[in-house]
Amino acid sequence: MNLADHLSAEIQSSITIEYLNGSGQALNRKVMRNALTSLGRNEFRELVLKVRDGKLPQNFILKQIQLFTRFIRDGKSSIVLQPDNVQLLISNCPSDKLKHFMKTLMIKHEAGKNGKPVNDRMKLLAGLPRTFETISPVQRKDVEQANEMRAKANTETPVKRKGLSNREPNKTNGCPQKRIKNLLFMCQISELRPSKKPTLSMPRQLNLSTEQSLVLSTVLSGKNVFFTGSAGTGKSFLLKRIIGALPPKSTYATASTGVAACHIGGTTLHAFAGIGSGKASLEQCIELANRPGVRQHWMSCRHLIIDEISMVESEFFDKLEAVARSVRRRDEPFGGIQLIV
Ligand SMILES: Nc1ncnc2c1ncn2[C@@H]1O[C@H](COP(=O)(O)OP(=O)(O)OP(=O)(O)O)[C@@H](O)[C@H]1O
Repeated sequence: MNLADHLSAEIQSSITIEYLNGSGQALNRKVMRNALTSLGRNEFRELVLKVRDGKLPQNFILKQIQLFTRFIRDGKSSIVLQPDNVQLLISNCPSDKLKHFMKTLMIKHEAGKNGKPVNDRMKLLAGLPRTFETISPVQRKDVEQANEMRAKANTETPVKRKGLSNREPNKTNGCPQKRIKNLLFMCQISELRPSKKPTLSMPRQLNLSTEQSLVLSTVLSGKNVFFTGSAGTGKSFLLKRIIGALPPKSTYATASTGVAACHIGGTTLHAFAGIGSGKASLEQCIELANRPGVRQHWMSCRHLIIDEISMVESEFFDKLEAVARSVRRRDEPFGGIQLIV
């Protein structure tokens, strides 16, 4: 994969498609472990999500949508398609890609709200052949349009104060001051105020230097990578972009020390490896690495990041390599795990 495709309107992830009933319970569920989801437009210029996993693609027209992005940093988000009662649960997506994708979706959807809706009758009468065109990158005018639509909605659709309408005022204990306060409180909850959606900005670009881009594209090509540089040359910055570009379930970000591990939001190399100090014999280390819980790390790991590799003892590193090959039953270096150090 080259870097131009890295932040695009397409994501590779696991997807669960849930078909909901009127009360939001899932009636039917379809799980795709490795799905490709693209954002595009159909022959009527409607916004469409195309989901495919090697079989027949499924298209979802985005009319009224709700986006849930609380766990976007963990590579998870969900999209609820309201009139159709369908929910798409996205997981195991590289977090930077997912952030870019969801932001593009949000801006394009919001910006397209002033377009005329096409009903089924108009579609039938038009008799156009089915098409799907991948969405163009977000432009400044899309963001402006989206913000205009948001501002309009903010002033036009007042909603009741969130969560306050059902609350009972506190008991007053007969204190006149408290009674006045409660009266004010009740007046406030009966007021209407406009819902406030935050202003949108352009999706974040990679903004890497030439050397940083080269390292990231080499990582994405699947090769083992060692990168270094003097203080302040952007190693930590690049490492965060690398972590954000890899699928979370199969990527382990580790460092030789706890402090360095915290810095990149990962664990220590020792905690990942589960072989203690590594001073035991190879057989014992392999036995330790085969314990439930530890073995699962080794089996699911496809990309191992080790920050501050210079602090890792060579003996321990060699042990890890041998353990990886044995536990994963693969004779390639590190049992086929891609190393980024
Ligand atoms: N591509 C970039 N775009 C914007 N800012 C960058 C970029 N690369 C690095 N920086 C900034 O440069 C500064 C130094 O970067 P960073 O801390 O990653 O360097 P480092 O090589 O890890 O340094 P050290 O070895 O001292 O830990 C940081 O403020 C970082 O945000």
